[in-house]
Amino acid sequence: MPVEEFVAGWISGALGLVLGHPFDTVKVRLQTQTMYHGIIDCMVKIYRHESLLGFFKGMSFPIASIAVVNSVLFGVYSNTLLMLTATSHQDRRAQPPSYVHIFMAGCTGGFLQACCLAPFDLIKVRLQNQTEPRAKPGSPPPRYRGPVHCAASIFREEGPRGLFRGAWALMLRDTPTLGIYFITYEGLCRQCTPGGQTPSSATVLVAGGFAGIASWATATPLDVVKSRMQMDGLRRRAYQGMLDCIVSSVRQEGPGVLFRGLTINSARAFPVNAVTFLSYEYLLRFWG
Ligand SMILES: CN(C)C(=N)NCCC[C@H](N)C(=O)O
Repeated sequence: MPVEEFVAGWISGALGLVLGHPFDTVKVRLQTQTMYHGIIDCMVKIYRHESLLGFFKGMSFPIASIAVVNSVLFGVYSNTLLMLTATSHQDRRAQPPSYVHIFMAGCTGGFLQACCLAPFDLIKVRLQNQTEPRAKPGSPPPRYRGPVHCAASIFREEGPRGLFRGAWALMLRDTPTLGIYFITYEGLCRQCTPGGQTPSSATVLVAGGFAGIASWATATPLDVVKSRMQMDGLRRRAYQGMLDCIVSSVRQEGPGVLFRGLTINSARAFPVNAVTFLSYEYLLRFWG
């Protein structure tokens, strides 16, 4: 099993993550809190109350876990394609796999990455939602003092299953949308590259960026449900399950609630995934 894809997936994911985390914080707040009136209002309030550091809340765990999560995504995707088509990453330009195979490999990678991502994503979302400024002497401390304290508190207060709150919504979000992610990337690379040749850097950037937008646009409704399920249980249980979360959110806030965060998510997805795919391709060419 080629391991380069796993390592390339890890490094490229970490680069994308640092670039996109501030946008991700704004998206999570818009999806789960009602105190913000749009993207700009949310950014201004975070900056005023929590300083620039507020945008980077909850980033340490994703940085630590991206090694597992993104290397599972890209490694499983590439190795599933290898099993389905018997072509390695280097041979795939000359013998392009079918879109059905790309979709199946993307869904497999998406499903397995979601299994690894679930507890890390939960902790990220809980920390991103803490609106307290940095602890000052005399001010009440935030509920969670950091990622490890957050994990330990969830384990103690909500039980081991609490660490997997929202995991079903996450798996349903990531399985088909990662199929869409890789199909969009491969499709655009093929459209813009003469047969058999390697795509240029500009093509990889644009195809990666649009792959991010296409996958996140389709993922947004389940992303909203996932974030709300993850915040549920913090004080009291508001939802009985995923369906109940969808029905009560739509009843209380209208159908538009399922698209909350779409604009900021798409704006975040382009640069993050352009950088992710460019560094992934370069690393594989460098090692190949
Ligand atoms: C729609 N979904 C779940 C994805 N496209 N996932 C792939 C993640 C890529 C990158 N780390 C990001 O956060 O955009």
